[in-house]
Amino acid sequence: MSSIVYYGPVINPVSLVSFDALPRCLLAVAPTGNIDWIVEDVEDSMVQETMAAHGYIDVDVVCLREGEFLMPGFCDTHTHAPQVPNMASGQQYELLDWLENITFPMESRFSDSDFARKTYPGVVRRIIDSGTTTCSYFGTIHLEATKILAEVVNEYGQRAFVGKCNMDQNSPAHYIEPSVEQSISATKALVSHIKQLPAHPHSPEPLVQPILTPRFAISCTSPLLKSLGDMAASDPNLRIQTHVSENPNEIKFTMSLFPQCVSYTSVYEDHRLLRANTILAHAVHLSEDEIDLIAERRAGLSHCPTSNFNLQSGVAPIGRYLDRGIKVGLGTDVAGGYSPSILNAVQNASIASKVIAMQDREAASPGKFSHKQLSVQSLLYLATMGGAEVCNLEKFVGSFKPQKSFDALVVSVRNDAGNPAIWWSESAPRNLAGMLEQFLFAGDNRNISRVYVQGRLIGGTAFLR
Ligand SMILES: O=c1[nH]c(=O)c2nc[nH]c2[nH]1
Ligand SMILES: [Zn+2]
Repeated sequence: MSSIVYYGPVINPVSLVSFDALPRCLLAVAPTGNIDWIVEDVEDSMVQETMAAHGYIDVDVVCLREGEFLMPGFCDTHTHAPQVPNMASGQQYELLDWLENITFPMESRFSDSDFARKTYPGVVRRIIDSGTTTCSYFGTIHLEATKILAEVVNEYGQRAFVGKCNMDQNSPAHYIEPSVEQSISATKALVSHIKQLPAHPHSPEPLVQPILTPRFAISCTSPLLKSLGDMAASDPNLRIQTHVSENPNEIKFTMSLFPQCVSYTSVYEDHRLLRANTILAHAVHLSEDEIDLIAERRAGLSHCPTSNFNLQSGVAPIGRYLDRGIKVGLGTDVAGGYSPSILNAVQNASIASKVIAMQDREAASPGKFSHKQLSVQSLLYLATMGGAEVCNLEKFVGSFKPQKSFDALVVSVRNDAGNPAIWWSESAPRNLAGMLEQFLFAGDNRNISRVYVQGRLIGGTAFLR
């Protein structure tokens, strides 16, 4: 790859309360795929001179068109690749019945590696084209199928964590692991397999990494969780993902299975699975003590509002968590959620926060996130940098900064993108912040023309396939 320079409007998240909107930005990407330098306000006539001042002579410039802007790629901190074929079915159920009637039957089909080989390429393609540059994937219990998932993700060039579910109890006979030993040895085999996949030569961490994936406390015996805790202790960089406190009946059942633990969250704590690189999905009904524990351990939360509405799980009080300084990202949680796009998660995160705000209009206070709607600034942050923090990748991705990886989207809100929900008027164009708001609230894949990971074009409407 050679160096390349992008010229045009750039959106860059800064914090939960601000982003930079830079209408005439020059952003240079080195052959490594890392951002080399950024100059924020460059007139047309100064482009060549500015490049020359950085030693960039005869380097290609990609000029964005009217109605286009560059922004960091999305981070989906929680999704289930094998559930993509189930999207939009079974929404009449709550969690435990939905797992039994809809989800486990589909996941069990991945015992057939040919089915995995046929299904996963289309799954990963859709998620990339939705603008997700970093994704944390749950696979199934099957070693071979999950190896295939990791291989597809690596071949397509997405940044990702891929985990094989651990499940040795409370699962149907056709979809359960026979023993702790078998579950652990398959998990170790997957970790080794992923670690020896062909590596991107310049990515600061391998593009695809393994992640421990005890499905949830209900589906894991204490000895299995203990063995996973041992694995985690022997590799501090190994990420962990699971579900927590999603649904009232799930919580009740969990506490009956682990009476020695004081809370759902403490089941993971007591098995040494709660730490700074643990991703906890949902966290809808946490007690104060659980919030304290998660804050203390610096674990991250994946907010999955579409799934939480769809399965009637509840409304997660994200503002409270943000006020406690807990890391929060967004998750699509397909197929509890019915869309593979983080844009859909953004929209439902906004609605979820408005539901909470409407419940007690007097409770909001200045400088706090609790009891308020999430702003566009906060939503953008959760979808990008917040997710990067949850994945412990914030030094490398989530925003634009020299030396960070160029994981980015070219967004188009032009009429020729073909999205009927976005009205673009050339005679009265919106400012850049307005374009971002249009994209976040009404955008879809048609508005994502290019998807880059580590500088490489891997998807979007302009990607030739
Ligand atoms: O939303 C969810 N999706 C799942 O697949 C799952 N498994 C356990 N708990 C879960 N929650
Ligand atoms: Zn899930």
